[in-house]
Amino acid sequence: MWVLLRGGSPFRTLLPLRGEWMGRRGVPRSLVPGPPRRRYRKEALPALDVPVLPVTATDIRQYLRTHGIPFQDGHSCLRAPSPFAGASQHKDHAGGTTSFSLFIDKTTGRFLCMASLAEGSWEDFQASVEGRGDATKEGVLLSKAPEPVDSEEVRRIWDRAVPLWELPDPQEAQLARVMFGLSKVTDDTLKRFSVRYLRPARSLVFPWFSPGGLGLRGLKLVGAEGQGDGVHYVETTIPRPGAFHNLFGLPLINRRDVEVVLTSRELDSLALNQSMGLPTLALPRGIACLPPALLPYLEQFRRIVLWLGDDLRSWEAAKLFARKLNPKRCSLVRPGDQQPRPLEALNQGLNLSRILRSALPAWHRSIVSFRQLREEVLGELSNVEQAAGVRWSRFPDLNRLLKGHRKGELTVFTGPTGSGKTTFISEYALDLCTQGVNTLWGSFEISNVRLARVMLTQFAVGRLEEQLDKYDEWADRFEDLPLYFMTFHGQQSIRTVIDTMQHAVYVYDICHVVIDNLQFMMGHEQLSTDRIAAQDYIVGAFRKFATDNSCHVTLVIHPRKEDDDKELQTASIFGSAKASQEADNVLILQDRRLVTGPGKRYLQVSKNRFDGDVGVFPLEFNKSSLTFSIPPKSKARLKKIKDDNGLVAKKPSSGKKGAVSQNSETCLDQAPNA
Ligand SMILES: Nc1ncnc2c1ncn2[C@@H]1O[C@H](COP(=O)(O)OP(=O)(O)OP(=O)(O)O)[C@@H](O)[C@H]1O
Repeated sequence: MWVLLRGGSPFRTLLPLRGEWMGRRGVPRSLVPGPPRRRYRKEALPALDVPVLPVTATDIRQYLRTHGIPFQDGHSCLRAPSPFAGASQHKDHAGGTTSFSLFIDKTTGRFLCMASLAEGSWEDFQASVEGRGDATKEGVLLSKAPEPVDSEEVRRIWDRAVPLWELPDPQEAQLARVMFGLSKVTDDTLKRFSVRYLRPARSLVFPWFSPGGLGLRGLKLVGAEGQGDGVHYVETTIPRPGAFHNLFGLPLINRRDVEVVLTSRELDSLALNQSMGLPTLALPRGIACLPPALLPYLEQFRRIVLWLGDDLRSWEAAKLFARKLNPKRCSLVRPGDQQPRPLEALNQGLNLSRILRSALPAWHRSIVSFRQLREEVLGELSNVEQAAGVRWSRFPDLNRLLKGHRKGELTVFTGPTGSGKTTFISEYALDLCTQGVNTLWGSFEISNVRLARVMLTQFAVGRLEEQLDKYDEWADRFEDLPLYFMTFHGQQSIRTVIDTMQHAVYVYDICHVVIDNLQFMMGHEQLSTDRIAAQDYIVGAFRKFATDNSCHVTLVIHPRKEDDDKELQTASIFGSAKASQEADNVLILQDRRLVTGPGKRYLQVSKNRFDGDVGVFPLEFNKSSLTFSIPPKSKARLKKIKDDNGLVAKKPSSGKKGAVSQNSETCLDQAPNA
């Protein structure tokens, strides 16, 4: 897990919350070096800086021109001669020589020297060009990439793994091939990609070689578990996922290759390469993200086909990645019955070359006709569940009303002061994050340490104070979540916040931003008209951000001051009606006691642009786990109400049966899914 730090340094730096711990799930203990098992690593991960002043491609070009540095304009990077490469080092990853070995990311200004592997921020580069301070030295120092602390472990696992065809027991080899769907993948292909098999872990081992073949930087182990009729793959990487930047297949790429197919799994790359003979690369973390650190390695390709998988999430990821890669050179394979992922296509005997030829250009003009949209509409209609977004695992009632959490939407959340808004929204976001929704938190009111503590308690569903011996275990798992925090505290300008969000979307493929709460961006305007205008502007900015970046924004807004004994409604959100108009969803945490009995709160969905279903459901607060999710066995009542004017009556229905809505259309008694 990473935290955006802001301190005296000229950079806001993204750093791990508490060093980096080695998680070893999936790898047998016997393969983990003896105690101490866990080590604290300070510099193992690349330092990713967020410049205080965002840089644009125009700024970078201007700077290079002013300093007489020649450059070539690439797809996502600018290429220039590297001050960090000695003349003898001018070799690219494919072993060819090149004099323009410095790649500068057009969006962030971060650089990577392919010859020496030096990397740094745009400020580092400027300082080095201007010969300021230690910067040149710093760049050179960075180039001497530290030997990874795990190298011993990586080597040890690699040495114990064997090629599949060398397994002494043919039955075992056969079983492994079946489990991984490799029946049609030849030994030659496995050999070419240096894939091995680790018998004790029953896992395939995919190596990560340093560019230029200078040794082993890491490994990915993929284990297969039977799940019903299908197989579920479990991945373990060394180093851990955040630092695992292997583009699998890179050593096989020739520097003259101009086309490549990107896949989300190593196994798919094997299948594609074998049947098409095409250059293919597998992304290190599948559809979860495309780290910008990989972009320089993809610069040489004039055409990139993304064939990531067979579901809507893969399709959405492909569209997002294409933006980063420059959509003009990208084509996307659309998931469909006759277009499964490459390994399945090979196993089903489908024509892979036909599927590749049907890839659609990612580039959209501003005006499209229905002809261009019809396939996309069909995709949504035939995958209704997936089109509804990621479903909560802890809040079945939210699924019932909102259907899911979708990209690009704006959710406004309000509730009385101290009613538990932060606590609820923390669990709501955590739930999605545990399902792979990359999440960025902007907690302006409470410190990140406190927020992380609440979240960790919710994650463990219990008080960790009383079981400190389990702390590391939970913290290790928590740390692997795709969860990031901004370190802003107190008042912040909306520009700075949006810039940081933009950066996080680019670098970490964030798809959910939580802002708690909007009032911290409103400045100190005294007049209420100024305040309302300021809020409208801010809501508009978040709305635009959500749409432009296909990123969900959940915005906490305080309510206006109202009578304590009145229920809140959409109109109770502070400010003008802009917030509720712009929002796709409006959620209200009601803390009126709708039912006799202490501690009852209700969540009201009072706007739902996706399909219009609105309603309320009870939330039971559990003080020890700080959770609101309903324990699986208890019964909940869900009411559908007609519209937002229909306020929930305070009159309790008989006893435990729950609340009744004055305007209620339907009143369902239902048990939530466990
Ligand atoms: N339903 C509940 N019953 C009792 N205590 C609760 C409940 N929900 C939250 N709390 C506790 O109340 C405190 C305040 O909760 P929280 O910070 O989430 O409220 P909030 O609505 O975000 O507050 P604010 O209006 O100041 O932003 C926390 O200590 C939390 O554990």
